[in-house]
Parts: sequence; structure tokens; C-alpha cells
Amino acid sequence: MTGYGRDDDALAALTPALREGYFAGQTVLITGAGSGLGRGLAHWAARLGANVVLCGRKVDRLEDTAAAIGRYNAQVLVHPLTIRDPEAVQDLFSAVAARFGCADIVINNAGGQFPSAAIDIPPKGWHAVIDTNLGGTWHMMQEAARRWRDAGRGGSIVNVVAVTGRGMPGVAHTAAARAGVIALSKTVAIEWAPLGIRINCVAPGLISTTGMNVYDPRAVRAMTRTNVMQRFGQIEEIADTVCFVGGNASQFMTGEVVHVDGGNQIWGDQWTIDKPDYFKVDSIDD
Ligand SMILES: CCCCCCCCCCC/C=C/C(=O)SCCNC(=O)CCNC(=O)[C@H](O)C(C)(C)COP(=O)(O)OP(=O)(O)OC[C@H]1O[C@@H](n2cnc3c(N)ncnc32)[C@H](O)[C@@H]1OP(=O)(O)O
Ligand SMILES: NC(=O)C1=CN([C@@H]2O[C@H](COP(=O)(O)OP(=O)(O)OC[C@H]3O[C@@H](n4cnc5c(N)ncnc54)[C@H](OP(=O)(O)O)[C@@H]3O)[C@@H](O)[C@H]2O)C=CC1
Repeated sequence: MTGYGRDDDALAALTPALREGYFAGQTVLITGAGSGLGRGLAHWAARLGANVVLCGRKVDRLEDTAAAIGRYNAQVLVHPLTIRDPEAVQDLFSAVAARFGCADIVINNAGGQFPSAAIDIPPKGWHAVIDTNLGGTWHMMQEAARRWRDAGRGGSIVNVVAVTGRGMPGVAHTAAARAGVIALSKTVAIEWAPLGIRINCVAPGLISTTGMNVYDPRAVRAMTRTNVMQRFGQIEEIADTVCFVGGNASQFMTGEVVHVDGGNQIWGDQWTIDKPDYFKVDSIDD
């Protein structure tokens, strides 16, 4: 384990930007809550007064998050599933209904990818990334909306995506999936407005989480040079934004994509695999 991310004690020592009680009486569902940003979001939601639903595939990691946020005395439901299975997603929302009534805020944070030149991505790898990031997020969005519609009430969805605007060489599958989520979010922000449902996206730049451990450490160190601020973002910087966007402080926002990326959408290298000589400044003739 390298130094990426923040452990539970470090998260507990920080203070959310939003006021105490911001989520009081509300239920916040978080996917990918066993690690990284999702775990940070679980701390933030619990500290802001929410009932918290923790989802992901690995139950041990979810139980660990539940134990860690026990210090805030929140009501917590652990529900393992893969978001790629629409029936499992329906079961999740039934379990939430049985325990808390309805979720108020759904944070679709689960996802990931692997670095590969687009030309080399195998079909199985393509489908794994698309089915998780686009398909899984969609199953969660649609089921949340159906439950809110059937209950005659609204709700709020936050989709954690990525900075796709300039392309993402080295992770084309995730660029396609996340751009799909953004387009979907803008579309249903319109269709579901009459239902009182808001949908927004948060696009993190490179954030220091344990998720970085799956990448080559040298490459990840170099990635800190790829934004205007020349550093990693931190979990709390994303958690503050997601909680703002998910909760009532942003109630006049929908269909929005909030970039929290140190300026990476306007400047900085995008390469997540070795950059071809073609793009290197040294390759320019005098
Ligand atoms: C070298 C440059 C490093 C730069 C680092 C920065 C990257 C910036 C990207 C943009 C910013 C986003 C950052 C993040 O998201 S941080 C971390 C988030 N977490 C993860 O990405 C988790 C790790 N990823 C995964 O778990 C998987 O990629 C996946 C999401 C697909 C998991 O799905 P699943 O569990 O179903 O997949 P499998 O492991 O069973 O694999 C299915 C097939 O996918 C192909 N595959 C999977 N991993 C790799 C790999 N490392 N290399 C090549 N191919 C891979 C493969 O076909 C698998 O099938 P087989 O196992 O049968 O071969
Ligand atoms: N860190 C960064 O720099 C950036 C991250 N992001 C995105 O933010 C999100 C969180 O990333 P981060 O915390 O860094 O990385 P992590 O790898 O720590 O988090 C990904 C989480 O997704 C869960 N997950 C993956 N597949 C599924 C599935 N099929 N069903 C349910 N849960 C699943 C994993 O849990 P489990 O394995 O137990 O299922 C894990 O907890 C991801 O979507 C990521 O791509 C976007 C931009 C930048």
C-alpha cells in the first residue's frame, strides 16, 4: 500500500465544508462505498446527519466502512451488489425501502477502468468498463427514478464521472462510458424534472485515493503534473462538492457537470499511457 488516499482517522480529523445537520433526516445511498472516494463520501454523509446506505461488490470492505463511520452514530445499511445486474439493483432499492423508506440522494460513485491503448482493448475489457460505468450507473438512475415516481416524490442523483471534454487517451472505454453518463444525465434531467428529480454530475480530476494503487506508481506520480495546480486532488475536495450538489444547497441545479480537477479540463496532458513520440515537444524540428 502506497501513500495514496486518506485513512479513516485522517478523514475523521477533517471538517466538511457544509453545515452540521445538512443531511439530517435524509437517506444517502453511495455506491463504491468500500474504498476511496466512496468511503470518504460515507464519512461525509454520516457526519452531515444522513442515514447511509453502503454498496459495492465486496462485503468486507463495506462492513469496514460501516465500522469506521460508526463513530458518528449514523444509521447504516450495508448492501453488497454489482450494479451491473439490474435485478440486484431492484433488490437494493427494496432493501433501502424496507429499512429507511426511500433514498433521498443517490450517489453513483462505483466504477473504474484499466489503462490500455484503445486499439488493444479486448472485447471483454471493453464490456466490463462500459457495463460497469455506463450500464451500472444507468440501472441505478432508472431504478431510483422509478421508486421516486411510484412514491409520488422527487429525489437527487449525483453521478461521479471523469473529465472527458478533451478526450482521455489511454482510457477510451471509460471516456466513452463517462461521456455517455453525462449525456444521459442531461437528458433525464429534462425528462424527470416534472417528477421533481434532479440529476447532476461531478467530474473529478486526478484524486489521491487507493484506487491509484492499480496503476504504475511512476505514471501516477507524473499525472500530478497534468493540471494547473500541479497536485492531486483530495477526497474531501470531492466529498464537499458531491454533498453540495446532492443536497438542498444546490436545489436550483440540474443537468450540470461540476469539474473538480485543478483545471485539468483547460490545461494539462491527458495521457494515461506512454505518450507516443509524435506528441512529444522534442519531436518538433528546429
Ligand atoms: C499507466 C497510466 C496510469 C495513469 C493513472 C491515471 C488514470 C486516469 C484515468 C482517469 C481518471 C480516473 C481515475 C480512476 O478512476 S482511479 C481508480 C478507479 N478504480 C479502478 O479503476 C479500479 C480498477 N479497475 C478495475 O477493477 C477494472 O478495470 C474494471 C473496472 C473493468 C473491473 O471490472 P471486472 O471486475 O468485471 O473486470 P475483470 O477484472 O474481471 O476484467 C474483465 C476484463 O477486462 C480486461 N481487463 C481488466 N483489467 C485489465 C488490465 N489491467 N489490463 C488489461 N485488461 C484488463 C480483461 O479483458 C478482463 O478479462 P480477462 O481477465 O478474462 O482477461
Ligand atoms: N481517483 C480518481 O482520480 C478518479 C476517480 N474517478 C471515479 O471515481 C469513482 C471512485 O474512484 P476511486 O475511489 O478513486 O477508486 P476505487 O477503485 O477505490 O473505487 C471504485 C469503487 O467502485 C466499486 N465497484 C466497482 N465495480 C463495481 C460494481 N460492478 N458494482 C458495485 N461496485 C463496484 C468498487 O468496490 P468493489 O470492488 O467492492 O465492488 C470500489 O469501491 C470511480 O468511478 C472512479 O473511476 C473519476 C475520476 C478520477
